[in-house]
Amino acid sequence: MTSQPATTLLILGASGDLTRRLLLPGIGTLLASQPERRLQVVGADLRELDADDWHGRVRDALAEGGAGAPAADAVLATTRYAAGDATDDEALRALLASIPCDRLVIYFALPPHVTELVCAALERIGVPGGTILAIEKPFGDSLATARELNALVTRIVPEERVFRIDHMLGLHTVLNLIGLRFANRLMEPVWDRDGIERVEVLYDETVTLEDRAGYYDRNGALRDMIQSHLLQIMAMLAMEPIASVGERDLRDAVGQVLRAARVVDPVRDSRRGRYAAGDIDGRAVPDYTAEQGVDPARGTETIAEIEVAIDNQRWAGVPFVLRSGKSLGEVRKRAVIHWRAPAHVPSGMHGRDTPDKLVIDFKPDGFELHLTTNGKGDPFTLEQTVLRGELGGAHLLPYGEVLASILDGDPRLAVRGDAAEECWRIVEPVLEAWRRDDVPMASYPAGSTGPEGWATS
Ligand SMILES: O=C1O[C@H](COP(=O)(O)O)[C@@H](O)[C@H](O)[C@H]1O
Repeated sequence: MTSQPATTLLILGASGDLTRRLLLPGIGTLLASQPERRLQVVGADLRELDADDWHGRVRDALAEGGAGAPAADAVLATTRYAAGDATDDEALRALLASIPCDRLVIYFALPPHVTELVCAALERIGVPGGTILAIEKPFGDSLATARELNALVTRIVPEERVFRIDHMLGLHTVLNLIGLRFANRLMEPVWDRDGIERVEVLYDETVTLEDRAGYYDRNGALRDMIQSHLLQIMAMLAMEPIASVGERDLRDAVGQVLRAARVVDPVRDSRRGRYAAGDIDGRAVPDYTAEQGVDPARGTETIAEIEVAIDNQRWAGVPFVLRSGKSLGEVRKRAVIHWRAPAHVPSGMHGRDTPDKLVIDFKPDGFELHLTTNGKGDPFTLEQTVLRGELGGAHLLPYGEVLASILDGDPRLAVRGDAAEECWRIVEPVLEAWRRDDVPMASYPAGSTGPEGWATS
């Protein structure tokens, strides 16, 4: 690491919420565990920020991430903020010229349409050799715009230097799916349609809008969580065995699953809902449409669920249910693998009524294997035993992990262009059905388990 050349991280959209809440603390967590990294952080945005304000933001976020001196001091000594319009060729050229560095990472913490405008300007003016483009989600806002953006960015730099950010790929529990599945004799032989009945990927959050109405109200749960993160997690759960964890093997396997995935009947296989006034842990939450910054006419959903079919030999007939919602009563960020019932339980054994399952908790990390065993007392009754464990320890926050891979130029934790397009292809029929109002908008009180009748694991 010490031999690594200094890198400049140019953050476009630096005055925004994502930079403050996730990106800068991610740098903090990275420097906390790898203080030898040499990093200059330049923030840029339309909004005017004075130097003290920017320094304060960077200082607080580095501390929040756990960076200590001298690593934090080194960043604070060189960081600066530039106000300007990065969609304007001359302003962007001047900004790039003011950053003499060995390696440049341009981080787009911007909405997709602004990212596209900045990329168009970069194509016209050019970027220094070796530049990496790191692009926040959503990557485009439809299949068509994702295709256009892919074509545009790969005219600026080659695909291996385009990092489409998905911080779930930095979650060590998600990465651990590779070890869990492929480094054990136990799992893989039953990891298919013969062993598994149904798979759920759930991302239930208690958080509400967190002052992000400007972003969230335009996107909703399907675009915000399922189109990006949950489909990536699904691909890690469903991919074929890989020969290596090399970039090509890993991302080819992800792409292969996504290409085989579809929502068979978008009306039957999707659900949406929106929270109404309620209470979460004693905190009163208003109806979503009464939240500041929300436009009720948009009809944005705050919970979404889709059932995905993977049309290949391993998974034919096994539903993958992906669901995510906000303002729920309980945090559940997990994958649940429901095993099939055994072909035959010895006659004379009784009492078994719960199917076996494997629960993989992404946050907080852990797993539970629910197994049927002989019960207490009468030795021929059956009951469930739960084996619990952790899936290795994270040493970085997911954003730190993702940033480390960007700074190292290792695209394994980033979404490849074809995968980004496939994810849009999978959800677009659902978005169309919802636009036509073919799927009703359910309601659920904030703090509840979700709309009535929605299955939960
Ligand atoms: O990308 C996003 O992720 C968060 C959930 O991720 P976590 O790391 O906080 O568990 C979600 O709240 C947010 O709406 C979404 O944009």
